[in-house]
Amino acid sequence: MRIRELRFDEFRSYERFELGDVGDLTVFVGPNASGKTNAVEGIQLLTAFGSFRGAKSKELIRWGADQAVLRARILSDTRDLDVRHVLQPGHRSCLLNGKRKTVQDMQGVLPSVTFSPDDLVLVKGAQTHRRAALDLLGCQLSRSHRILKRDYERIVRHKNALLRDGADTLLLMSVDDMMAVPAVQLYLYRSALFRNLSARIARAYASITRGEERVEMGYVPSWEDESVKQAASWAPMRFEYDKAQALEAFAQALEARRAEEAARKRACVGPHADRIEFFIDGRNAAMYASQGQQRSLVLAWKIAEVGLVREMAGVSPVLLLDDVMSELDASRRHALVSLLRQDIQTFITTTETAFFEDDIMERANVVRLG
Ligand SMILES: Nc1ncnc2c1ncn2[C@@H]1O[C@H](COP(=O)(O)OP(=O)(O)OP(=O)(O)O)[C@@H](O)[C@H]1O
Repeated sequence: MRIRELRFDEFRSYERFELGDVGDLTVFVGPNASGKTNAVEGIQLLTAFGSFRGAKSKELIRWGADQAVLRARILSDTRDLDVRHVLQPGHRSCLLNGKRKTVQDMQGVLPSVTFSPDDLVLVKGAQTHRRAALDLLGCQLSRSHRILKRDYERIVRHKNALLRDGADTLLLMSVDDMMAVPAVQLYLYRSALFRNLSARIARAYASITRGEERVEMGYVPSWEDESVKQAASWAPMRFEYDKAQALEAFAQALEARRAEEAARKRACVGPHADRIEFFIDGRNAAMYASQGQQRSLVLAWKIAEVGLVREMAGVSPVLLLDDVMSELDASRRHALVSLLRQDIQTFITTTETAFFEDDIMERANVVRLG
């Protein structure tokens, strides 16, 4: 599947942006603030149906306009799809060949993997970024993941509102009962996805560092005791729960932390509080990784995502690279460029084309912005 046409109306800095005859490799070139990142974000909103900047609809609409409309024509040997994403303040809607669809329906149509300099937060930033990145991947790969995430988040919001209002324990316990199954299922989906992804990340990392460094990872459920979670941030640990064991551990942790949740006025147990830890040569990357190691790890994560989408969805994801070439040294750039040589539709932004090897530029459509 390939994007063949793009059109944005009243999106970010674009009153209108149109691109036809889109090929396998498009390079957006322009000075700072010329709309390069906006273009990549628009394509991500038409594929992953999320924004890597975490932007709300209101921020995506051009200043002074009422709504933004993003469109893509996506072609494969057998399908001709007209995808539309309409953004209004506080609301978004989607159309596929003129028929109204939910975001959950659209997320798996044509997955994408985005890599931007901000992705360094995946290693050193708050846990929320790692969970969000894993969920965005999971949502593009599985409708169940999308629905579980949506349902689970609704219940957590409801529970947090009750905790803020000081609701009584019986009411909170009934919400906990509703929460248990989606919480455990989301955990099981996430941890299985992470197991798959982490094997690929380890291989990609070893290849980027030519086998000189080793990366290990752990997915730590929120229901573990504080002492176990501490230990899991100092050394890689593996947790294996089946559904029944996970339900029991979840219920026990809720019981044990009920007073803490009431005092903090928010839900503390559940997949929204699970942790993902990375270790380079046995040391926690969030605490000890150098800038270069962080970049290698994020690059390995992205390479792993591409491979996993190919394996699980059976399609090549669209690859969106926002201004990353200038951040990478020669060996990491080489690892990335080897992806570009594969059969994968790619959009890249850059302020200058000097970072790209000649054979890459020869087959690129260069779009000058600004
Ligand atoms: N909702 C909006 N309406 C109008 N303009 C916007 C909106 N959101 C962002 N912009 C503007 O879009 C411009 C281009 O931003 P963008 O991030 O795409 O630049 P860029 O080409 O990637 O720049 P850089 O090379 O510095 O990263 C910015 O000047 C920003 O102020």
